[in-house]
Amino acid sequence: MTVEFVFVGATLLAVAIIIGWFVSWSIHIVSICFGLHHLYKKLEPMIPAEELPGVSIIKPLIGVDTNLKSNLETFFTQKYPNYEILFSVPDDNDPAILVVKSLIESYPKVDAKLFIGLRNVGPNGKINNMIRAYEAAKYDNIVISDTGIKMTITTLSEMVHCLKPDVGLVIQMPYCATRKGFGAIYQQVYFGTMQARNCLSANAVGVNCSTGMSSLLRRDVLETVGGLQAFSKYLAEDHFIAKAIRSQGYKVVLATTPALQNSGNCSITEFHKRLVRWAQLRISMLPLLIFFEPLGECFLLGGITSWAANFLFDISPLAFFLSHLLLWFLCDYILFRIVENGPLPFSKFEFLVAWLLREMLSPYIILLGHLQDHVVWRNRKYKLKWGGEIELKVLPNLELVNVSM
Ligand SMILES: CCCCCCCC/C=C\CCCCCCCC(=O)N[C@@H](CO)[C@H](O)/C=C/CCCCCCCCCCCCC
Ligand SMILES: O=c1ccn([C@@H]2O[C@H](COP(=O)(O)OP(=O)(O)O[C@H]3OC[C@@H](O)[C@H](O)[C@H]3O)[C@@H](O)[C@H]2O)c(=O)[nH]1
Repeated sequence: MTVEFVFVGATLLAVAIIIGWFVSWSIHIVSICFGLHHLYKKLEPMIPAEELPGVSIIKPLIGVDTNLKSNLETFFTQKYPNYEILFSVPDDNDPAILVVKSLIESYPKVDAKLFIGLRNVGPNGKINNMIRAYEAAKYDNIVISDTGIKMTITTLSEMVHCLKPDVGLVIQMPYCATRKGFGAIYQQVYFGTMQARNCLSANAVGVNCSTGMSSLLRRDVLETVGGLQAFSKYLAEDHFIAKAIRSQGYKVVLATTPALQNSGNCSITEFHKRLVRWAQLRISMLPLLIFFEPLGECFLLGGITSWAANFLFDISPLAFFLSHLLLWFLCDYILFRIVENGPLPFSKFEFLVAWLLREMLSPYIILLGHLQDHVVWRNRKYKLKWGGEIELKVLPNLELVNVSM
């Protein structure tokens, strides 16, 4: 009786694993098809210049890196008739001030302003940094663009092109500009494979997978859900803004070009800290992912499905696992080429090493996300609660001086 019970249980488990395995492959296929169809597609008809709406670009900055100046410069050279750039820094000691001031001097014809000092509207440091610029924005279309983002001259017009009347938020899928060093390759492979797969497939089927690195939103829609400051109680304000905009009946769509992260800091250690922070956010906001996210990882899924295929169909586990690995690698390689819109910008060997490293380390990153009881983001430390709300644990000294209500 007990043996029969164990056998039925194991059979059901194996069947569930095989179904999960097919779901994972459908995510690969959907992301490749959607990526091919959507990314870099020619936008027609182009909106005539005189009809393009005004846009306020908010750039929340903290500190400098070696690429900051050249990245920010790309915002001054947009092929777009009607926009302003609103930079903000948390305090008057921030080294980014010098960089911004020198660019404003070099481009006197571009409408650009700098806001120094936070306004404390809640725990989220990014929102506190942006809020004054947001309130001063003169246009109703707002781009929020993180410090390390670089634009091509047409990025702004491409994003605006996607802002149809039924769209409340346009997000650029996170990707990277090509930079030197293995750390840069590792990041580029992460964003061009695992992140792109989930982001593209989620957007293809209407699942909220929004990141706030580079996004364009309608201020009137955001105001109906409380404005920017309403999201300061969350750390993942990007996810909750997208959710609120969708709840108003507006679409959230992907821009046709990805966001080019081009920070001068390509350290793998720093990148891992960021991935752990993101994993913590996902765990707290979407607890179902505690179970599903590891199952979407190549090695773990390959391992358990090899057992299931052996149990159900007597297939050699080693042959199954190696075939699974090879197919997964090929799908990721194809997807990477689609996201990159061209050949690999580094050697195939480097791609393979970076891919293997990422795949092998991802369970460890997820585990770290489970083990840490607080979140560190820039110079702030937070306690993250179930549901995604945060409590500030450590406020940097500088802010105590500069906080104004
Ligand atoms: C049985 C196998 C099922 C496999 C399911 C795979 C589930 C994959 C789960 C998670 C991976 C998401 C990785 C996306 C990276 C998000 C980066 C991030 O954390 N960003 C935060 C900071 O900017 C942001 O606040 C968080 C956003 C939440 C993202 C939620 C993602 C859900 C994606 C689900 C994709 C499934 C698509 C299904 C399509 C058929
Ligand atoms: O305390 C802070 C933290 C961050 N920021 C700004 O916020 C932007 C994003 O910061 P980082 O580059 O450190 O972080 P990430 O790339 O991880 O951010 C991403 O994930 C977390 C989300 O909440 C962000 O919206 C998203 O952009 C930068 O422009 C940074 O200058 C602040 O202004 N204050």
